[in-house]
Amino acid sequence: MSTLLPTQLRGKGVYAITDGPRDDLFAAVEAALAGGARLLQYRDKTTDAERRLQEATELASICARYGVPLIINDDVALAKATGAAGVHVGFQDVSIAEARAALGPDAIIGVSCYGSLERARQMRDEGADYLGFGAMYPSTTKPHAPVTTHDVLTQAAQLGLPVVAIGGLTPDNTKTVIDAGADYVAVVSAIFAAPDIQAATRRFTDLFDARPGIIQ
Ligand SMILES: Cc1ncc(COP(=O)(O)OP(=O)(O)O)c(N)n1
Ligand SMILES: Cc1ncsc1CCOP(=O)(O)O
Ligand SMILES: [Mg+2]
Repeated sequence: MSTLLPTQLRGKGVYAITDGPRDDLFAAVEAALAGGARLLQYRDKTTDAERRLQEATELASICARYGVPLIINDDVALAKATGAAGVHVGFQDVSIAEARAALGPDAIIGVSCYGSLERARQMRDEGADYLGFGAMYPSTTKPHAPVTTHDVLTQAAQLGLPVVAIGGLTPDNTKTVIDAGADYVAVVSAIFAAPDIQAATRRFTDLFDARPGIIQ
């Protein structure tokens, strides 16, 4: 992996993505971080700007305590207002150039590439910091997300940026995704809908820790 990557993205592991709104959001996130999540995304598709600002501000503080980058889904202004580490954007969201102009050179800008290596190359050339692929399996969180093949991860691993896999991941189906080339596995429901969030996250992190020869 290139040494030009942001330091925070040089490892491998679990990328936990919130499923709110929920009353116990902060406790839920704290449990995921205690379970070993390496990245945290605040994903809240509601339009309640006041609550979103309050929640993202508190999450930035929780993540800072764990040394985990907070990524905001979709909303560059919210990322800027909260001092988050970065933003995740898809094809319907702002461009990398707009996000970079707002957040600066050190921000993490992650992009969705779905199943497209062509889009991945373009996003890399535009300055993305990681490339997201999926859904890898049908997802109850995003039921209309098309499913892509594991082979895309293997090819994407040659592009020189961290590869993030998302969609329908569970502790039982994620090993093949890691073996195919994913550096990070992004998970919503199998973590945040679990009865024990910390234990559920740990089941994913163990998939990385169990790999011989991998320096975390
Ligand atoms: C890590 C990661 N990968 C993909 C997505 C999906 O982004 P997008 O396609 O913009 O869809 P929404 O999440 O905004 O519904 C993501 N959020 N995170
Ligand atoms: C945001 C997103 N993009 C593709 S699938 C997905 C949802 C992932 O959620 P889950 O881990 O519950 O399948
Ligand atoms: Mg989006």
